Amino acid sequence: MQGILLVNLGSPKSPTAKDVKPYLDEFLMDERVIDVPYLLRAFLVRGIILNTRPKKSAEAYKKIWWPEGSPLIVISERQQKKVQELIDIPVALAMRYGEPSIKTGIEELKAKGVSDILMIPLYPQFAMATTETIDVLAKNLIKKHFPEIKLTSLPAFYNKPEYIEALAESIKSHLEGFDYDHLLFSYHGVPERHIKKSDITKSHCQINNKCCVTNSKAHEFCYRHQCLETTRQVVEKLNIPEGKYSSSFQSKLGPDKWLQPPTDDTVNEFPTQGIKKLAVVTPAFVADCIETLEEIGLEAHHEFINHGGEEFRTIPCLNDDDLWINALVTWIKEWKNN
Ligand SMILES: C=CC1=C(C)c2cc3[nH]c(cc4nc(cc5[nH]c(cc1n2)c(C)c5CCC(=O)O)C(CCC(=O)O)=C4C)c(C)c3C=C
Ligand SMILES: [Fe+2]
Ligand SMILES: [Fe+2]
Repeated sequence: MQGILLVNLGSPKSPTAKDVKPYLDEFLMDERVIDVPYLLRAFLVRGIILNTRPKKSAEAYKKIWWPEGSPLIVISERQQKKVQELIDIPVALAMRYGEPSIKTGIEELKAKGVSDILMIPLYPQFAMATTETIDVLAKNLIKKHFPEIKLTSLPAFYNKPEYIEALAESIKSHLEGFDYDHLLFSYHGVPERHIKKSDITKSHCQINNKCCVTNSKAHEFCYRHQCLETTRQVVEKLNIPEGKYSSSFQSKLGPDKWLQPPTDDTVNEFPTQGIKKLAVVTPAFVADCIETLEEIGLEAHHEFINHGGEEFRTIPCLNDDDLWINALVTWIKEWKNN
């Protein structure tokens, strides 16, 4: 029997430093997230970051936590439930870090008689720190514990018409009645080194204005290209003119050079450029989470107003929007019928 495994990132069990610490340890000790040799990674994560970050992150999580739990988990559960209502094969949910784990998700499907799984990493754009780490872990688990199960992973869907349509429609409806000066597409950042490491040609990616818009097979795994392409296709669909939108990258951690420009500086500089009414959309996330609700919805909003901005509107993630759920169902049916 066929079955579906939806996979997102995961959240701490509660918004307390005690629960944030093991979550961050598992997350940041992943060699595809902090991609340095093990001993250096252990020193950076366990010797430095985990001394202060859990308390700071817990405070941020507390501000956005829902009575039912972490927004990321609660929304992912709603997505799983809605997809399940529209599909006649089992649909399970898993998280790359924390619970429910990918192993638990596969076990759940196996217990229902599934031997052929379509795994959907819930990230529109490919990145080593997201899609790839899910693919690698799931493949290893299958090899070790479930050799009888066939696993297929859905590639990044940053340019699939159904995703672009759902995103464009959501932006349109949330901008209704808002006479905005600028629409910012804020994507989660990654160190520039990750982009170079994922370049399968080892010669294409220069991280400049040319490489990401010049045709190349490197784009299949280029996070920067895929982000810029999502923006391009959405603004084309919505007829948003050049100059009225831009893309930026948020959430920098550590001293490395991350993708440019950073969302925080970009937002803070807007008012001096005459941009007083700002809308922000976060297309690297399909479920609202700490990065969208706190970093953009609270922090960036506050800073924009402090720097002279007048109105700030955060566009929610696709969450359990019907068009987005239908997009997932369309891709599942395509796989099912092949
Ligand atoms: C080196 C650090 C990090 C990289 C690289 C990174 C890439 C990356 N992350 C997401 C999606 C999410 N990240 C989230 C939280 C989060 N991310 C990092 C660090 C890196 N992410 C940290 C330390 C945290 C925890 C929060 C904090 O302390 O600031 C989340 C939200 C989780 C939640 O519980 O709400 C998501 C989702 C992407 C898409 C990405 C690369 C493309
Ligand atoms: Fe992250
Ligand atoms: Fe590129």
